[in-house]
Amino acid sequence: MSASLPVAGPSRVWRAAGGEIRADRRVFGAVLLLNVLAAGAGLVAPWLLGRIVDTVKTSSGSSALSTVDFLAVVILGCTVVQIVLSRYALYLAARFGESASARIRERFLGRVLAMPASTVEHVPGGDLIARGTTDVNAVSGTLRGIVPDVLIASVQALFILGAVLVLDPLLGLCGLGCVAVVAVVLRWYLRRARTAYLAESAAFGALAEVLSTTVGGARTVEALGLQARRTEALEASIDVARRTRLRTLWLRTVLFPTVDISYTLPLVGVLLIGGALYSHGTVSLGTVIAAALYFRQLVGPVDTILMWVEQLQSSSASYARVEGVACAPRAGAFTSAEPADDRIEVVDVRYAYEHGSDVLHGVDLEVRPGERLALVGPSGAGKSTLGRLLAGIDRPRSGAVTVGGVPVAGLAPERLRRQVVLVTQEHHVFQDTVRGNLLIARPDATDPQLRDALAAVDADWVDELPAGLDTELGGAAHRLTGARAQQLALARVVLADPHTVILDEATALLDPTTARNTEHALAAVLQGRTVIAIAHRLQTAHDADRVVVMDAGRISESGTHDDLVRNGGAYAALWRSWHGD
Ligand SMILES: Nc1ncnc2c1ncn2[C@@H]1O[C@H](COP(=O)(O)OP(=O)(O)OP(=O)(O)O)[C@@H](O)[C@H]1O
Repeated sequence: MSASLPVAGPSRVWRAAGGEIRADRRVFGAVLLLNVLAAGAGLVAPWLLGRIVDTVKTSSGSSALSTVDFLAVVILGCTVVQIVLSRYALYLAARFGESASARIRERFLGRVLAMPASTVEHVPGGDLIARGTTDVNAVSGTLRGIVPDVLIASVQALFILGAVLVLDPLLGLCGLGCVAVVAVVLRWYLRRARTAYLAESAAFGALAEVLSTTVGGARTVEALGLQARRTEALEASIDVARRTRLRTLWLRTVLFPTVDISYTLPLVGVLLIGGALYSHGTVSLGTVIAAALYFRQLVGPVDTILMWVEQLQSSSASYARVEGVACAPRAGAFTSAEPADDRIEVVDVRYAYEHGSDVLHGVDLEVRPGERLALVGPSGAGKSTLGRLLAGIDRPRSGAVTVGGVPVAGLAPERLRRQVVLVTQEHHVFQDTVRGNLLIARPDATDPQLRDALAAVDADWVDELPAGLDTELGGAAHRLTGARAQQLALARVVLADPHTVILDEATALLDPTTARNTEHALAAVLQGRTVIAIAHRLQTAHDADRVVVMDAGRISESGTHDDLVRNGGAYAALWRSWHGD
């Protein structure tokens, strides 16, 4: 069952954004100050242009000419100052944005890594990937751009309105009228936008999920002839995504044209009212011209603010999804206690997968150091679940799984892998060198130790690779066959050197030749360790020191192979049917 990741509420998103500003408050403060100064310098030109008009209109001769020259030089000087201040403001704002993006990315990764494996496995991969890529990019882009653009624009808009009000209060009211219209439309828009953008992000996350599962399972889809069904699912997802996108587009089609109209209104107002006032001699022509120029200037900042408000809606929905990861359950705290010995104990363990009922119902088991134990039972009996609990990947809902008296799941990863390691047939090759792939298991291992580990699992082929241990693996680089990937995984087990290895389907689905080669390597790895094997072939159970039979989340039988066959219970029946008796 797949559970969806939470989405953070608006207050959490605001707190997170505030945290970003606090984290870099000096740079942010400098950006603010530079913007205020730049906006102040930008106000001088229209005002002085008005003065030039008045000077030309009221006086003549050489004194008027020299005044005009002087004012023109001041306008030029203020424009240069504005350009220089804006440039530095832009540079600092970009620096602020980049640092904030880096922090958001790191925090996102840290939070995902802090989630319990069981949670990560249960959330839709497409959603997690969309949050870690598209959503983080949207937030980063906004933080990078919003600080310079919105700050500059807001300060400019405020200063321009202030300047017109000072110039002439009546003309200033025309500007306030424009702001009032924009504010009403914005309010209407904002009330609807968050839900619409959240729905759009979720729909595109779901689309990514359907796409990735279809591509990931392409062979299964082909083999089972599921193309039509997958196409249907894809079309349904595309349809939902299209509808949610149309909704946000519609909101924008209302917002922007209304705003466009509201730009022309104050200009018309200034020309009409200003004209009337001028003809009554209440204001000078220069004042009307300066006010008209200011209102022309207002279009730019208001446009920028609106563009960002619109962008802010979609990126705050993205931010809510990125921050939502913080609301997901976290792995519990790690213990500093040291296991007293290598004994593994399972006491009255119950376990339920997320949103499900118990699949283990009070399991008790003790594994002696050095013992070879086989877990058998029908499909769905709970063997793999118990294996994951024994390996410390999941925590029991109640009861305890301990090694040397310490809860296995409470051990930090670097300590856990020296105790217990789970080997499955899912062998991930990381996009890294052979050395990098091996050092994951033991970061301080030397090259000779890495070579010994490879030799222990018969991975001599590493020496034949173009750059030996430095050969890049994974992705588009050198591709390993399944058997080699498995050897690499086993070499990691040798390096981690745990006292207990849990095998779950380690070789069950490999082809016979590969399985034979791998089993040879596996035998070398298991030498001298406690082994708990989830046995799919009864031969493994036959060779084990003890067989534990599971059925419907409980241990139904336990003993040596011979004892269990003699007892004539479930295991004996399995054994007989396996032999065709
Ligand atoms: N990831 C999961 N989410 C929810 N339920 C699960 C999950 N994995 C297993 N289960 C359920 O838990 C129960 C035990 O499954 P488990 O895989 O542990 O059994 P198993 O004995 O290992 O079976 P198999 O031999 O088929 O692997 C089953 O009912 C299964 O449907």
